[in-house]
Amino acid sequence: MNPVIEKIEVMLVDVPTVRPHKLSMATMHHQTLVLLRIDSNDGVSGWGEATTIGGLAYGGESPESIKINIDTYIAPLLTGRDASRIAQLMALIRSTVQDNRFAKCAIETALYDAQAQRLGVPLSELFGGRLRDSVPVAWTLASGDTGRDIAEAEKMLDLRRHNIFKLKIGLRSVREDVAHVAAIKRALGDRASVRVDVNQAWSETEAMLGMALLAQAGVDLAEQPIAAKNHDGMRHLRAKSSIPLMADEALHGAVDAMALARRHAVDVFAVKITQSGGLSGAKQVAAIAEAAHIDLYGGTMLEGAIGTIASAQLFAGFSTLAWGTELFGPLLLTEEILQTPLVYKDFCLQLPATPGLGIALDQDRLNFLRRDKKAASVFALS
Ligand SMILES: O=C(O)C[C@H]1C=CC(=O)O1
Ligand SMILES: [Mn+2]
Repeated sequence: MNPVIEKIEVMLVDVPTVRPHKLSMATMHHQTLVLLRIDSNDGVSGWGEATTIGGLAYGGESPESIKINIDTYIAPLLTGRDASRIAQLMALIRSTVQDNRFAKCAIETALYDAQAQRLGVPLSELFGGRLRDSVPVAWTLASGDTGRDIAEAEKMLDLRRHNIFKLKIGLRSVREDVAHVAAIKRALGDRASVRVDVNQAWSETEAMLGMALLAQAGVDLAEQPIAAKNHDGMRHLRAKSSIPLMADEALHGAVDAMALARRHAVDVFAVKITQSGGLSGAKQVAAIAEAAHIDLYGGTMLEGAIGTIASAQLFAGFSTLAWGTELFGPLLLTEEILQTPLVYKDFCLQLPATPGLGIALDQDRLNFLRRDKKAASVFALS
């Protein structure tokens, strides 16, 4: 008997961050995890995640819009259908739902998680298998304070948790930002790789100056310095820069990947399963990168454990992962939602060998943290 989808539930879970996380478009004091569970009549449940950053500041889908769009348009399409026919289900969604990449990612991840559990294999095996059982993980320094960032980096090096640091810049002037970055690089020296993410904050001329100064400061790579849609600008910058240029916000799936590759606009792709519309979309992006001799980096939308380990299951099979990953999302959060936390050691995230995503949610904790349950308990008390 084929498994039939009975229920699709989306929950919003607000979790404070361990410190303010300052990006050029938003300062995060908490993260809203968008978690999704699909239950089928064979008793198997699959989990997916559609978490984004800063409400609507980063992308066109907010946590609330993701939930309402899944509840209203996607869940009714899938309920009552065969949960094991994933390609058919995703094609059905694509035929009636435009865009909504994060929502599609959560659905596809949950379907694959459940199917991998049924087959008794890790999720990675449904995407061609693993080349590695752990992935290197960068940490983002984004406190906004140079001294605090250096102390944080030193602590991460001591713990052997991270030796790759991505610095968030773009809020101050180019020269002020580069002075901040250069001080951190001087303090860490060859013990760490230092990179920057400008999150589109620079104009082309600012970026021209910024890239040159960053190269002098010993920075290894610059991520999305200018507007995502400015592919020609990225091509110009790349041609002039002595450090590699990485696309992030510019990359929403295979069509963007192809356009960037055709133009020789960037050196590296930050592949994100959410922005790619799911694991399959992210795999297509990686294939285009490989064919075009573009390096790969495993990106994050600062997801919690579900999106993080789903990404790792896919990235573990990428033929090369030259710039490692930034799958540190759960470490930025003050609450644990797993029965057993993900394992970070020796500068890497370890992949579980158990079926599906290989994680077990702490249901009590999750029920306590859910926004709707919180609202209900506050209401009951008043
Ligand atoms: O890359 C981004 O733009 C988003 C995210 C990833 C790490 C981080 O600190 O922010
Ligand atoms: Mn980025």
